[in-house]
Amino acid sequence: MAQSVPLILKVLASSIKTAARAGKIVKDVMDKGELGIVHKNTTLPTFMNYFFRLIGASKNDVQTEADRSAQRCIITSLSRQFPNITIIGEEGTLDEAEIPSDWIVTDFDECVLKSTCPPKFIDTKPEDIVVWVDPLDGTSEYTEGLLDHVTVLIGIAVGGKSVGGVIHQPYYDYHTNRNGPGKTYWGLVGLGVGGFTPGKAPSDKFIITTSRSHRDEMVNRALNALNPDEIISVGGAGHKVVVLLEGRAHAYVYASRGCKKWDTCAPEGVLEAAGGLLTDIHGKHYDYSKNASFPDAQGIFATVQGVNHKDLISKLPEEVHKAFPY
Ligand SMILES: Nc1ncnc2c1ncn2[C@@H]1O[C@H](COP(=O)(O)O)[C@@H](O)[C@H]1OP(=O)(O)O
Ligand SMILES: [Mg+2]
Repeated sequence: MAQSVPLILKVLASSIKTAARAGKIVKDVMDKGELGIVHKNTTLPTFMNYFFRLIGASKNDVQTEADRSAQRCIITSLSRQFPNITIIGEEGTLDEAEIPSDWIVTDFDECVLKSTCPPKFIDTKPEDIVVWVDPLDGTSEYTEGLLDHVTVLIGIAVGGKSVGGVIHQPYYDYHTNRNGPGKTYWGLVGLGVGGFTPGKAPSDKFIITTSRSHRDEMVNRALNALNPDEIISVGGAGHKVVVLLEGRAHAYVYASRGCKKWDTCAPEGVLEAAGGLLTDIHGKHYDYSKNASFPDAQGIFATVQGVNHKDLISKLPEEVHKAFPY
């Protein structure tokens, strides 16, 4: 690879290949049938579970062997290629000492490497970059067999702002092609998107996508106020942004606290590279710098290109805004 390729393009090009490898690991674990499910917070004392519920985290936050193995693949691959960038994974610190050699990805997406780097990223340094990894978004859907809701997410933040990333859907189209390669949606703000052709949402009706499994009173109040013609309830933050990218909905609205930075960094970057917006429910971008807190504590509000994000947010009732203070 030419030495002159800007770092941001190398990180994106490597992330595209790595996400696909991680997606294959996710499928291999399922095919083997030994999911190794653990409940992440059940070992905590009762008061800690109460605290987690208050901040919106579920006491039944599950992790499988697929989450662990996919994260080991991604973090080891990216940290060997880019030892000086910061990488934060949902599953915390895992043993990377003895991972199979074929989990270590060393190749790059050639199309991205050959692209013209957006001028503002030409001099991006390793210390400016934070990569947020969700090795398996939609874990509960994965355990329930709703496989197309599952995505592998690698988000790239520069200077605390999500600017791009990769959403890989390992089970894309699996009903017709179970052993297919899946689908990879990537993007970089200023460069554009790749791996898919953005769809255009219908002009004759207004469609919102939202959570399938984490619906509460505030989520419902927000949805009622926006009065959509149709609601698409699916699992996973990555999957919901895929629904937007494919033109199947106009907005993703989630007035709740459960998502974390690794759930939204890649979806935000890819959606914004496609001309959309992903913010909190007040319209503010999240901070993805290395010391940022993990929870998306002010919910999620995302819109596709052509929808007036600010106008739509202004339709949320005051009580919904007040429920998510900074
Ligand atoms: N209350 C919650 N507890 C744990 N994870 C949550 C919660 N709400 C959302 N998430 C995470 O955000 C993603 C999107 O949520 P939803 O499907 O409800 O819209 C989920 O797939 C899950 O990510 P993960 O599967 O990686 O743990
Ligand atoms: Mg997730």
